Amino acid sequence: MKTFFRLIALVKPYFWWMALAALIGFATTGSGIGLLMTSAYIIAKAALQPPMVTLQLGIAGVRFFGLARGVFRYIERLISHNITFKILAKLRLWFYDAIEPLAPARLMHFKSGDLLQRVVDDIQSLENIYTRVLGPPLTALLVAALMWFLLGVYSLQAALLILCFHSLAGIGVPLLTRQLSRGLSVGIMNRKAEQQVLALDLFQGIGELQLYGQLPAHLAAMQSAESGKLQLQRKNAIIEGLHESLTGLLMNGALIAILWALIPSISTGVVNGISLTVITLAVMASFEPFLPLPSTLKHLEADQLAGERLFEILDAKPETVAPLTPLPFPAEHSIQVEQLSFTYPGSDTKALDRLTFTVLPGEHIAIVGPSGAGKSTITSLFMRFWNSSEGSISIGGHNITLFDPEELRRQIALVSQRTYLFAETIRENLTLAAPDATDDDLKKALTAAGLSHFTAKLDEWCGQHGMKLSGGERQRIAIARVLLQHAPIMILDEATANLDGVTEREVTQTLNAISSGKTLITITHRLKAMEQYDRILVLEKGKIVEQGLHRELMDGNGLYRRMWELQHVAEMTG
Ligand SMILES: Nc1ncnc2c1ncn2[C@@H]1O[C@H](COP(=O)(O)OP(=O)(O)OP(=O)(O)O)[C@@H](O)[C@H]1O
Repeated sequence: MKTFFRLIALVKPYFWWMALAALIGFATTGSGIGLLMTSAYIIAKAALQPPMVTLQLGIAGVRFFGLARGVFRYIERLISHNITFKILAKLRLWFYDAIEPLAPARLMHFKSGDLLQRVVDDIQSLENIYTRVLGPPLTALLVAALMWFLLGVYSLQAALLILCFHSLAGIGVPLLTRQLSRGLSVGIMNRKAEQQVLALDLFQGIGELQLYGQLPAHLAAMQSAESGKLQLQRKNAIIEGLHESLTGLLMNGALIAILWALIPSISTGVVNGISLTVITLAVMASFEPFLPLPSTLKHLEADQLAGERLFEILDAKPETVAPLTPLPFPAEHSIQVEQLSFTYPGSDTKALDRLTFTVLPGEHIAIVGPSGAGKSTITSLFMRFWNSSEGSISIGGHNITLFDPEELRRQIALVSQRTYLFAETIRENLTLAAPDATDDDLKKALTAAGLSHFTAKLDEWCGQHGMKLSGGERQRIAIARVLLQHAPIMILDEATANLDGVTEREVTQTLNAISSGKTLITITHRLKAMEQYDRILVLEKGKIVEQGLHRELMDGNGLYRRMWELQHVAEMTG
């Protein structure tokens, strides 16, 4: 129930619009009932062959209710769709706002297909919270109250009978169908989530699946998820048919009961034949708003689940929050890392263990070490994707937690091993780093990054994940982004690791050119052109085990020299 009230709180700003839509929904159904009643009145009265003039009121009624029903239905749809789109927009923005600070630390537990389902299907299901969950019961209640009142004028017994039948149709049938379909909506939703995850894995990993002969097994898993979903949907359709039949049965039962209660009143003159005909059709029409009620409970169940899944994201505490009054980023940007330790949640070994080092403005340092030594963890802490458990990183003498994380990320340009390119144009992939950049700026950055042949292709599509570009070109786009960012500090985290020897050399040259005058931290496990660095820190199992210039480290007999010899012997023999 808590989730339901939180969802209601979300749509609270539209309360008056929803009340208006419910009222107009009631007017629509009321007009339908009025139309049937006045039609019945004309037919019954005409059978007695009265003078034409006595039918005029009925004819005017038919015209009025006939027109009113259409007009009210249109206005009601207009308002409820307007509410729905407003809710949808609000939910999407709210979800994106909530998800942004969670990346990447809090999102790594979610599969991307699952996140996709939350943003598409769950939100889509919540957009109907008014039209399918809140609106129908309100309309049904108003119509039922009108009928109780109408019948009460003739007979208390008839009013009580219709109250019983309405209660059965409005409460009994929905509860019964809910009981029968318990878990179905949740099951269908889970199957859909499973399908999304499998589909996304198929699109992204089709190469690997083919390579290892796992494509048939993956397709079979997708097929099984689909047939599982279909089975549940079939069951759902049968239950839906059942509730419609039950409501129809109750409507006919109500009709017989009301006739049974009112026919004796004809002899006493309380009800005449014409009124009885009118009442009969009104009773039938009054069941129309009860038809969607069983689905209301099902939608409520689905919305509760969708709400829980979305609140799970919303309630997750972001790893990094901006301070209330962030410090401006200092002009002097020497870096001081002091006793920095970090352990990933759920891990019992320290990824970083009491690191201490400084980087002066304009200095170029390299952090090297074997795989798993903790090199990339340093990048994550610098970018504040994670927060350190102990120790600190300071820039210009201020702990980086005092800066706005967004500003910090603007001031530290990062080129990592894998550059993500959006399935957009070259221009859009570049302006990500500088939304206000002119075409001239983009062309200059592309030329400096060694992509002068791309300057005429700003509007060219990069393909899914930048598939239309080579690995080297993708890294050069990342370099162009860094150039556009104009950040004083650069971190290159295995920026050339995925490139072939020739491209690696070319990209490294470009990187050297653009990093001149900037503070540079290069993270790598490949010891190439190490003479250029002012200092090299050697990391092993989260600790700095050696540091110095290339030649000093080569003079020693430590890990650095062993790594260097291993790599260069391997290269010579390879
Ligand atoms: N998200 C994570 N959750 C738990 N442990 C992690 C996570 N990311 C990294 N680790 C662990 O932390 C340690 C340091 O990882 P890190 O990625 O910083 O090493 P690295 O030196 O950059 O390695 P490589 O050169 O292979 O990229 C490793 O033992 C790794 O398994």
